[in-house]
Amino acid sequence: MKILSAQQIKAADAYTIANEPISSIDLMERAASACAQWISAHFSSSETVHIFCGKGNNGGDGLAIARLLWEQDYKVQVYIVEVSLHATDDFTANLEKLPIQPQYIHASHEVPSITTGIVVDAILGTGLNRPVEGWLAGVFHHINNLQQQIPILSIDVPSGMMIDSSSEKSTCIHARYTLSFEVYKLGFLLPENAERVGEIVLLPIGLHPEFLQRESTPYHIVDAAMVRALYQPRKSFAHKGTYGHALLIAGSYGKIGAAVLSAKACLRSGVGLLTTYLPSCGYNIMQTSVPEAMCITDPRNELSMQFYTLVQEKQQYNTIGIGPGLGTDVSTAKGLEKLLLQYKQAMVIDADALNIISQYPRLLDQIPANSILTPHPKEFERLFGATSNQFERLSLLREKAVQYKLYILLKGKFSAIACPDGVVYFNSTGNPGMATGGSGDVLTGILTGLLAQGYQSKVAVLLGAYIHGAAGDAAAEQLSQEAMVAGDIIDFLGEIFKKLPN
Ligand SMILES: NC(=O)C1=CN([C@@H]2O[C@H](COP(=O)(O)OP(=O)(O)OC[C@H]3O[C@@H](n4cnc5c(N)ncnc54)[C@H](O)[C@@H]3O)[C@@H](O)[C@H]2O)[C@@H](O)CC1
Ligand SMILES: Nc1ncnc2c1ncn2[C@@H]1O[C@H](COP(=O)(O)OP(=O)(O)O)[C@@H](O)[C@H]1O
Ligand SMILES: [K+]
Repeated sequence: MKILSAQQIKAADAYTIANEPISSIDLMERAASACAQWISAHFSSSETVHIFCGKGNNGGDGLAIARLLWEQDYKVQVYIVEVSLHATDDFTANLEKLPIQPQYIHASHEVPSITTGIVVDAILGTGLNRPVEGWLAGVFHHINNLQQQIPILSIDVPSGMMIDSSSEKSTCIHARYTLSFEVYKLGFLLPENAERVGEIVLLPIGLHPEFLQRESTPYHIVDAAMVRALYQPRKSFAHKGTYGHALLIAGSYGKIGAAVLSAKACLRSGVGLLTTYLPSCGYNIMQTSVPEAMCITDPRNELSMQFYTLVQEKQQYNTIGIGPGLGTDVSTAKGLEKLLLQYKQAMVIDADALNIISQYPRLLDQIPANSILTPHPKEFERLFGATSNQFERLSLLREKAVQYKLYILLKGKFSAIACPDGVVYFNSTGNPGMATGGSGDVLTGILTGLLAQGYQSKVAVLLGAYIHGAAGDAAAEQLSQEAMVAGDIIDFLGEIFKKLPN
């Protein structure tokens, strides 16, 4: 699914109006009725609905929602917040059709104290062009300070939030739900807006499919339809050689669990053969807990230069996954450097392997093209430096993926996957139950397994991120977010693979 900028959404609007064709006021009516329907499906008509409207088209939506709910016997109060002198035509047309008398608000103290019902925020939408400050900021504070039991529903965008750039400094409505039209907005996907957006509900409003299809954007959402198209079912005459041989280099004394989790996830992702390369202390643990994996050990407790010779001698590996629980010992760093000089196929690099690369940045140039890096935000910062906000971090992510010809998956909710062509995909699966030690090791295993069995890097990273999150969602559904652990993600992979064939 494409993510459009404010400018593109405006163009989509205009294209729909011209080519469906539909009048602008009827398109607004369609958007408002989608919102009114959602509200009536979720809140009883005994609730009073307090609707705050600006004077742009977001406010116009609010007025139309007010009328539609009033017609369904909701008690409705409308407050027109005088954000500007100018009102749009569609706002004015809907004001004329409003069956009740609105109250006008010119100052923060004029906001009524609301003790029951629900609040609808239709003050500012995608037309926000500067930070909200002054008395309007006071109005927003007042609304945000309403008692917790009063849900705030923002229409299209929480008022005060920019969708294409950072608005950390703008005062913003904190919504419990954002009822947004047709497409995700970039700002919804970045952690800086998490407290503002609340739960996102996307409502289709019939924007012209031709426009959506032909418009290009660097930002996309990875959804179920996309991964179903990427998934390749196994061939009936396949043998274990068909699905590749992966080498997983992981673990150090006290962190063999990371290697075990990665190995299990790699095997449960369909790899043909897996060899793990571990420090000697990991041998018994791996052979006992993952008998399907072959095991080569380094004589030391840290992985050393030996993994250089290993790879040099045994080029049969289709890919290498390196990093989980690895440690950053100097001998390991030397080994990694030699590995990068020798091994030229796309690989998966995670955790301490990334930390080593941050310590020796010259190694960045040695990473094979199309490799997949999976930093969490701290590892990303160590690798590429700090940025002043998350939109800038996203630009840096794209820049580095292009510069080094890598797939870089920046982990978190809506993990951002930047590709060597500068396109960014945001993963839509996963939940806070996955914020638990080892979840990232599982991801590395999945990606290594997919890459080894022949998926191209781009497909492996999109498919892998999606099924990792989806298996986490299935685990949380069954066990709760609190009680699930990283190993449970592996246990639910099968359930997700079963749903992939078209
Ligand atoms: N295709 C779509 O997505 C559709 C969008 N519609 C609605 O139209 C909205 C966009 O409407 P508009 O472009 O009129 O924009 P807004 O409704 O966001 O209002 C913009 C107005 O607010 C003023 N303003 C901007 N920043 C301000 C600030 N910080 N303080 C005070 N005033 C400020 C501007 O000068 C302008 O007058 C969308 O968010 C959506 O709700 C729907 O009506 C129909 C279809
Ligand atoms: N709140 C969340 N929503 C969605 N996914 C999450 C959330 N928290 C963590 N995850 C996912 O879990 C994984 C955690 O990885 P990481 O931080 O490397 O953990 P570890 O180092 O413990 O293995 C990432 O893939 C991340 O996207
Ligand atoms: K709004």
